[in-house]
Amino acid sequence: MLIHFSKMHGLGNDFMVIDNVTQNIFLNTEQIAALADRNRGIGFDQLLMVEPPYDPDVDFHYRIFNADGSEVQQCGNGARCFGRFIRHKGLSNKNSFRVSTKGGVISIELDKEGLVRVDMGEPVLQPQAIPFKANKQEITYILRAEEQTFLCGAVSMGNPHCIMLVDDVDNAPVDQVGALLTKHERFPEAANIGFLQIVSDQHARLRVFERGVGETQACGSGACAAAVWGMLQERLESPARIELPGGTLEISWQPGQSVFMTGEASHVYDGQIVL
Ligand SMILES: N[C@H](CCC[C@H](N)C(=O)O)C(=O)O
Repeated sequence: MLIHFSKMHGLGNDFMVIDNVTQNIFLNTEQIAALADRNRGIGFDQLLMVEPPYDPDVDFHYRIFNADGSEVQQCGNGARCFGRFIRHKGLSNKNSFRVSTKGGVISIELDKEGLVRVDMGEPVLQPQAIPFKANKQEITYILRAEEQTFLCGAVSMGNPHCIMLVDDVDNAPVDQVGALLTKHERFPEAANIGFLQIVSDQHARLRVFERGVGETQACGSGACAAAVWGMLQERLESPARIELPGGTLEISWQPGQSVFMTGEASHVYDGQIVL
């Protein structure tokens, strides 16, 4: 099977992007994990598949697979690259697209300065819908693991996020605590673990241990979830600059409305591989 693909990244969160509108590629979990391998495969955090729409009022369908092969509901950095890819491949000459994902419909807009703005939909805070085990909805929950106690927020952007405050992201125990909490039994579908340092009322720093990957250089849905949690606690105001190791995203949100994420999307190369 010959696969044409593009290698892209959103602030260093990197992707293999496959046009499954003009191709008809099926990859199983093992094949995706092998392609994700940075020594023996293409190497990526997520595989993104562009598919024809299943619904007349969207332009495309968007499937997302983590490096471990698991299919997930949302990928914010991937959405910006998805929009850039559509134009790069000439799959549409529009500048804005409605795209369905497992986690709901998002809107992607390419702006004149080369940035990409995504309407990520409304954040989900109701525990059962995240999903997160809790007796009632709170802004902050107490999680216990291995004799440690963590104060965390739980927010879904279509995919589940657990966020905690830290004094200094550079010294946050991302690998150790991320690995401990990503599969916490209160997150039945696992979770992305965000470590958030508030710098000012419109600026924060964030590192994310991603479900199915580990720490990435940036996590778009994680930046959205962390910004929402910061705004709910009135520690952040909208719009907020969320600074990740790979770069900065602008996140805007008002309660009851969609979260908007604006940032770069980069094309690295086009390639092909025979499986
Ligand atoms: N690891 C995430 C999917 C990718 C999210 C991230 N790359 C983004 O930019 O939102 C999950 O399992 O929910």
